[in-house]
Amino acid sequence: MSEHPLLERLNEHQRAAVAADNSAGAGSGKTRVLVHRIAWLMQQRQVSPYSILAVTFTNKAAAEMRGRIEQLMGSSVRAMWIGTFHGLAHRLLRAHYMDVGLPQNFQILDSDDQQRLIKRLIRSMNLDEKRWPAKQAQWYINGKKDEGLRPLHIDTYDPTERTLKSIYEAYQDSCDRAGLVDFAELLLRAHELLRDNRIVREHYQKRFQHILVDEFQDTNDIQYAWIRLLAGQHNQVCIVGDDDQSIYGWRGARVENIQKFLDDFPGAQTIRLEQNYRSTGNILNAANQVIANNSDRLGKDLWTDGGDGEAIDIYAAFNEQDEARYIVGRIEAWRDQGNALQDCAILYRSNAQSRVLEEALLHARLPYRIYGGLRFFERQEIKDALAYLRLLASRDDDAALERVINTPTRGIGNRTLELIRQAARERQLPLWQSAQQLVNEQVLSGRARNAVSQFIELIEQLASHTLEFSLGRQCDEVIKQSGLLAMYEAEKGEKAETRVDNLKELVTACDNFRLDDSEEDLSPLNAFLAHAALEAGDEQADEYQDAVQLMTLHSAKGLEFPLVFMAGVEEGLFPSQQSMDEPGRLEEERRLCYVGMTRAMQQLVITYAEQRRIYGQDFFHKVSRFIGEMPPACLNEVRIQSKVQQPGMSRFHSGASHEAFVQTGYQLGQRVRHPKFGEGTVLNYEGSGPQSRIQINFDMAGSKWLVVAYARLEPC
Ligand SMILES: Nc1ncnc2c1ncn2[C@@H]1O[C@H](COP(=O)(O)OP(=O)(O)OP(=O)(O)O)[C@@H](O)[C@H]1O
Ligand SMILES: [Mg+2]
Repeated sequence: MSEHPLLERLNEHQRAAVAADNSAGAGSGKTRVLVHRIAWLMQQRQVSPYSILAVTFTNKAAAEMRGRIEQLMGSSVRAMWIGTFHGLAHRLLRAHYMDVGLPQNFQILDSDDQQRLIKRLIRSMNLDEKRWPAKQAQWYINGKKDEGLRPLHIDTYDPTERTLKSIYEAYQDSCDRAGLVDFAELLLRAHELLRDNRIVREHYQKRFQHILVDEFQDTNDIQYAWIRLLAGQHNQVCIVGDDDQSIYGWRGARVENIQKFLDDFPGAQTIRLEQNYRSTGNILNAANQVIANNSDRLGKDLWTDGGDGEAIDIYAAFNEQDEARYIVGRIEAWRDQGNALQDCAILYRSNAQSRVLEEALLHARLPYRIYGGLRFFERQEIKDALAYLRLLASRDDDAALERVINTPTRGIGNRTLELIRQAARERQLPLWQSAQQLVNEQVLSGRARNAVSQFIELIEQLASHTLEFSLGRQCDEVIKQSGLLAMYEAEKGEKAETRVDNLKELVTACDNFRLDDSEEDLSPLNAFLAHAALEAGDEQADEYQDAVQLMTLHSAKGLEFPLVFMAGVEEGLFPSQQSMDEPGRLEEERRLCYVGMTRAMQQLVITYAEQRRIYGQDFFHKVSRFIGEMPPACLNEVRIQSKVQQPGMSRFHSGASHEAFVQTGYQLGQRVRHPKFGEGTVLNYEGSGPQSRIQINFDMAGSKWLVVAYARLEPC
């Protein structure tokens, strides 16, 4: 077998895995095995791409996988289904919308819209919003859907759960009326389709003779059930996964699915891959040591036959500004050595951390791209524009209508809206139709009636007028005619400017949008809307521009970069505050740390800040226990060039900040305001008394040394 060219660049375990099924460590070539197995099936076993279904964790991974296979095969593999569980479910539902009772132009409800909708329902049910927060109900509903449960399956006497169940019921009715499908519903409905419709099930079982799933440790119940249904009795299923990288337990993923798979598919053969081809010895050793603190592992140790490489750099920052400044400095140095920006990634625990990093990158004029989180398509102004487009695609989309009926304000107040909602509930109609009826029946007062009928006219007119337009022109027309653009243009400040830019960017995104092969059944508008909901932001920046990659640790799964920064590695942030009291969750955080570390190929840089401002509040965090779990021999504590630095002493533990205060009246890390340069952060000092100088990193003006006596600084 080893002569075969497809198998040449694999080790012996990987070769066995290509030809058989598997579980293995980070960077041991699992994804590579899947790709080679697909190519091998087609070349050696003459399997048609039409008979192959490959499931990846992100859209980015799916696109990469398709590219790699096409490269290996030297031809296009259009007929193959490759995608995420959600993407594939969407495709199934589109193909069988009638079988599942959905309108042809059903729309996807993202998690933010879902929460808004639930909130409105809670209000309309006259429940106390404090007692019944929308977020909790959303959590409950999605959790039930992930377990495959509809309200009718929930039998409970617990009064709390009974209320949640009734919210679930009202929510589902309202989605069904409006032709809306949330993320969990995509999976559940596709599962019900396969389970309950024998003809459809048998069709796909016959078709997908080979099913391959990457990142299997993060599948949830419904996804597992899907695979079982599609596998039927005869199809071959090949899964790869790593129990140490299971990081979606909080969203219902079950690492036990790996074991369950072995029980449910008795012929399955397990192959373990422990040789790592990605990272240096230092990075691997440190990652192995960290994960060794978890109990309940299948247990493995990764090794490499490459060298130890550089030590892991640890930088202790005064605060988040200093942290961002340090990271940007390192990236500039990296670029100046002739490296590509896209080869370095900044990973963080929570999306809220990205803003400061983004500002520092902007200031240094380093292009960057954000994956996942704070995504382009999730921004307020973009969602407003998308809601108009959604209404053009489907008038029954209640969530879209609620969002824009009075944005920009057009005199449709809450009272009017409540009347429309009430009529919709009583008559079991979507809001749009209920609004139309109220206008016709002359129920609304004169002013309200005018306003509502003008809104209806606006949408109808936009729809007919832009029917023949290209998507880009349609979008341009929508943001102008709806008044959205003018509304944001009239707002003041930098934020408003960004919003206007974003709206224009949306027009560009529409212009550049091309239908995928698998989407020929959709109109360009519907395809674009689905793309916006499912792929949110994956392609926000210019694909071809060399840019630093920013993402949460969660979205970094499966990826690799020569230079990786992990920012904010502090107790309370990573591990997160909520996870610290629960051993199970703490272990999941530790796996997340393991995932983050094993993304790095050559150099890993870990940073933490002594003081951090989050949502306007200052926190003083200790260094994360995860850093303490790494072997000191693999670490290098970076020290800034500072006169206060005592040789051999770590900056923080030397009391430098306090010392600075005694000498200059300012603490390191303190925020100050200067009459000309604006606000900034004290980074360093030299000398003492009035003659002393301090270094301040100004938010706008950059870093400067000033003499304390003349600087006219004010604390802020
Ligand atoms: N036999 C091999 N020879 C050379 N390079 C390899 C080999 N196997 C894997 N690699 C390389 O090692 C890196 C990691 O491989 P891959 O991404 O497939 O690992 P993985 O197990 O899927 O990792 P993760 O758990 O992070 O998803 C890739 O750059 C891949 O090309
Ligand atoms: Mg992988």
